[in-house]
Amino acid sequence: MENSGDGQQQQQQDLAERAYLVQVNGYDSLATPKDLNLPRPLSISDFAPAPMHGSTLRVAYQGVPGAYSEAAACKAYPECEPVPCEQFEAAFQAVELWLADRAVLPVENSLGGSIHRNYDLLLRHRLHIVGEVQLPVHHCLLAMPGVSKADLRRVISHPQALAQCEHTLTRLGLSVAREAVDDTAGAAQFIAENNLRDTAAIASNRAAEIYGMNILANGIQDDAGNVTRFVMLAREPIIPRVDRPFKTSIVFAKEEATGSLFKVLSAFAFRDINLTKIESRPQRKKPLRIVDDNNSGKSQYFEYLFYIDFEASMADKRAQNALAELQEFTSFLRVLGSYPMDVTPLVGSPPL
Ligand SMILES: O=C(O)C(=O)Cc1ccccc1
Repeated sequence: MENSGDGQQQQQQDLAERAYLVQVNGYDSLATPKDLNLPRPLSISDFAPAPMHGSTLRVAYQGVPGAYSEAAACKAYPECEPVPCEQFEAAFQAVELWLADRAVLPVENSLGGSIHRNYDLLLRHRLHIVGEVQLPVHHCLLAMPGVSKADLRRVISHPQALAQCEHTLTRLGLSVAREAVDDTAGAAQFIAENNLRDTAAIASNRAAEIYGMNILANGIQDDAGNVTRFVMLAREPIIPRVDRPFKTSIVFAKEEATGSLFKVLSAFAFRDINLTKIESRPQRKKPLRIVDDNNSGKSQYFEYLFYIDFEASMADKRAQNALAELQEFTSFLRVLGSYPMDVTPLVGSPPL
């Protein structure tokens, strides 16, 4: 990103705050969302007692309509009612308070790797991963009708979208300020509501449709195979099965003893269980508040946390034995979920 210096940082913060205010205050003076009858994003302050709702599955996501997380929710549950939320925290709480049935959370990207903040959220809450979705992400550069690339002084989007398009933007001659906001579609909405004619958003072509914007450039991600992996969260785990490919996600802190990580990995290797992800995260300086089964939290210090995804169901004896063995070499171990793998082919998926 090209932002540097206090002035630009302040500008960026102002922008983020304005975008937030526009959302919090509703759409009183702004025609677009009201006309389109879009749902207002939930915020934490909305959480009064949960109303009853019908049988449609309600899926909470962070962002506004047109966000990639909304597309992920609809890929996982085509008949669902997506529920926009201002923050991830609000999406988690929506499920915990029965306002929604599922939350959708982006956890890793083919270019940038794991989204650690979102993994932290998984530990701070007691929701279970019940599914995953891999979504090819096709970014567009959106501006108000009549605005050309030469008019642009600024490009705004979710930090991941900005990072994923950095080289292409430069190649398009757009060496203008980049500014981060909470979600891609929120960036488009902000520009449309304020009729900003010097600012473009990186967002989906669905966001262009919803907010009445023009697509100045299509497919601007640096990596043509740009894929984001989302997980679906629920209050209760699903019953693991062995009649279809399952994945299990765990997080653990290893014992201090020499060789304990090797022993952890061998527990999987000896049982021929394939790992699809292993990642360590230094945690030394920051205590982590972990919520247990009774939803009571306590702060704990760990040197490192390790995240592993492996290709087996918790109904599979091999996985059960591997985890039983792991307990000997770990000071903390949590199964985040055991869920069906997304095996849909990525090639040929329609662009978002
Ligand atoms: O901002 C969005 O639309 C999201 O859903 C988060 C995101 C941002 C960039 C790539 C994938 C997901």
